[in-house]
Amino acid sequence: MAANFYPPCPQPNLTLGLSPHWDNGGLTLLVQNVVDGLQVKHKGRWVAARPTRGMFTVILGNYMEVLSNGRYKSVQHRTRVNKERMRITVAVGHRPENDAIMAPAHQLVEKDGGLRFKSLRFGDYMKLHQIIVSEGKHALKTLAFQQDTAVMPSQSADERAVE
Ligand SMILES: O=C(O)CCC(=O)C(=O)O
Ligand SMILES: [Fe+2]
Repeated sequence: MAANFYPPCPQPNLTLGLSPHWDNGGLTLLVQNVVDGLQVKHKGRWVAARPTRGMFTVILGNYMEVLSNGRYKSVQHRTRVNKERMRITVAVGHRPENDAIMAPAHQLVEKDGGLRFKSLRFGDYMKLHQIIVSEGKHALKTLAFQQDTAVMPSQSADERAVE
């Protein structure tokens, strides 16, 4: 769980509350104190994800995109700060154990006719993620197979594991 406190900022256009990122787990449930700030990347543009009183905002993360073999997209998001009002959010993230294998569900792979992501231990993914993110890249780009190199689900998990 993470609690985020964004104090009012006299020059909100000069800074961000949180830099653009993708969440790592499956789902993040977010409670917001009904002050705008969250933005999601949609078709190349930042779009406000406005809070509604009494509702959770649900953010899909990288684990969900891999598990769903790419059907559900992990959303890039960031936060802005507000000139007059403080903003408080509480984010509860689901993430698997480090020893869990992060891999597409085989039922979907069969239906989709191919594996869209390499599989690896979630703990190893988190280590890899640190390096990739420090280079300013999206971790799933590294795990994704190119369309022409996709392997079939009959391949064993060991063969598929990232070195
Ligand atoms: O504070 C927010 O609106 C977003 C928080 C967030 O993205 C996170 O904790 O990963
Ligand atoms: Fe986030």
